[in-house]
Amino acid sequence: MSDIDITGVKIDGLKVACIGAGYVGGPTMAVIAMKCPTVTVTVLDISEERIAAWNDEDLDNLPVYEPGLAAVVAETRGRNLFFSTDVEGAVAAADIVFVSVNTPTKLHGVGKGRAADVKNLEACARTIARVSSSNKIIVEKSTVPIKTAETIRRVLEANKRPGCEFSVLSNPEFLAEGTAVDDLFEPSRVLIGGEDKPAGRTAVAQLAAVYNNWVARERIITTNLWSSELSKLVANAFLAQRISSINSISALCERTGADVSEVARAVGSDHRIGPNFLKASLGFGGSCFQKDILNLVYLAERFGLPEVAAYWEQVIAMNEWQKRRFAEGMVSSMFNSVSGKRIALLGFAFKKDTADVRETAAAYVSKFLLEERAHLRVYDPKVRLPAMLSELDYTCGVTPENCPDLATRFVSCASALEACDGADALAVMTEWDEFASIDFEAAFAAMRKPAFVFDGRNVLDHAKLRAIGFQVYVIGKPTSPSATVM
Ligand SMILES: NC(=O)c1ccc[n+]([C@@H]2O[C@H](COP(=O)([O-])OP(=O)(O)OC[C@H]3O[C@@H](n4cnc5c(N)ncnc54)[C@H](O)[C@@H]3O)[C@@H](O)[C@H]2O)c1
Ligand SMILES: O=c1ccn([C@@H]2O[C@H](COP(=O)(O)OP(=O)(O)O[C@H]3O[C@H](CO)[C@@H](O)[C@H](O)[C@H]3O)[C@@H](O)[C@H]2O)c(=O)[nH]1
Repeated sequence: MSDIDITGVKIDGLKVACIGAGYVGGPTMAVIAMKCPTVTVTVLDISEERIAAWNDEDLDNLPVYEPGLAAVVAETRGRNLFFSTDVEGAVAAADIVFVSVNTPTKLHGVGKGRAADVKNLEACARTIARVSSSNKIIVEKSTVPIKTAETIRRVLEANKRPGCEFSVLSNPEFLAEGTAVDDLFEPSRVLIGGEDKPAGRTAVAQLAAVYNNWVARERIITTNLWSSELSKLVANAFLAQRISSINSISALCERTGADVSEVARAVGSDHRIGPNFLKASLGFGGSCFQKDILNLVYLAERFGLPEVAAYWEQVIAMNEWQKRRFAEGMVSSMFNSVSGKRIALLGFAFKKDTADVRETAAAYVSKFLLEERAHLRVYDPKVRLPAMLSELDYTCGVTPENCPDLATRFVSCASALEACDGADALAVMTEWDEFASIDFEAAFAAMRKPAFVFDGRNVLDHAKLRAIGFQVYVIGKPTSPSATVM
């Protein structure tokens, strides 16, 4: 499928619909609308609240926080970008329908805890078949198990109106949160998978022509459907594997006096290895890595490859261990008890420049410390208390019912200094840039002594903190001589 010719393929006047107005659907479609002003793009969702937020006049209220996104929406919304709950109407009118719905890990039944649930995609396929009276290209944008395009194709075929033809494409999204707009403006590659038949090749060419409005042709990779679906899972597995690899080495560094940043630099300078995704941390989070690797593990098992499954499962096991190791290290450093102690958690988002808290390591650490009876005071520049509590409940099972005094032991603060007031320790959960410029002298003065710093992101000036008087512990770095080994 590498020889798709897109010369002369027109996109003017195309109508694009996208089902799913989330972290992917919203930004992706906004950028398509910006880069292709002659294409009309309608983003759809069943959630009225989400659509209302996308339509909010105040761009600070968009449902997704991404640097640069508000400007893109400001330029396009109402021109050729629309947000609506009229799924049926917009799909019926569209030439191309993207499906960008959530595909969470199954919580019940066959494949529970591992397989991705594609019920939302199936529901979309049924809707598309029911309301369509013209031919359409259906684009699988969600991350899915390999062979999902076949499921969609069969549901469409079984339910379509006579004379209506559909081509199903796979076009996985590789944007990372916090850099979504830049990633969409300049993607490393766009991947399009299709059927190697005339209609499939025509559909691939049509979608490639849309992207080619701003992405160079050589960056648009065309493959068969299954390579495309699988490549998305594999890309995430490889990225997460690098983090688990460096995190495993961070533990060895702490025991030996090596410094994980120096090791990462030395190793990553080899051009065959490369420097990216080698930052040791308290563990990766986000809605994708764990879900997609578990999905890969499940697929390997289902296809009778237990060794392959075990290999990739270890990436998750190492991440779980790293989160636990960090939390346990905090408790053991603070004289084996944090009961009744105040701990300032700086950051709650799973990474900087996003308000997303899905699978954030901060929630795991919070649960651990709450079980140890600590009092947590949390500050995140973008995440509000309800989102923190909802993630604590959804992913970690911490609720007011099973966690005594949750309302008083898990408090959100308006600033880092407020969180540090009277605290025994501060711990960096998220690498927000602003944490480097906290007034640490003031924080130290306001904290109980000895005052501890646990840097789970390796972003603070540790020499300066030690000079102020803090006991400093950093992932993957030797501890100060006066401190116990983490
Ligand atoms: N978040 C990311 O950074 C990212 C990046 C690349 C790929 N992905 C993948 O993209 C997909 C979407 O992820 P997301 O983070 O945007 O999810 P999300 O939860 O933010 O958004 C999904 C939206 O789909 C809507 N939806 C679900 N079923 C629907 C239906 N039947 N009709 C109409 N709307 C429906 C939901 O209401 C929700 O608003 C997932 O498969 C994910 O793995 C995510
Ligand atoms: O060197 C690193 C790099 C990242 N992280 C952590 O890893 C997690 C994931 O980060 P990142 O990959 O930057 O963000 P995501 O938005 O989850 O993006 C990933 O998942 C998306 C959803 O599938 C893909 O589209 C992206 O390509 C892929 O990078 C975060 O907790 C980061 O803090 C580290 O700990 N060390």
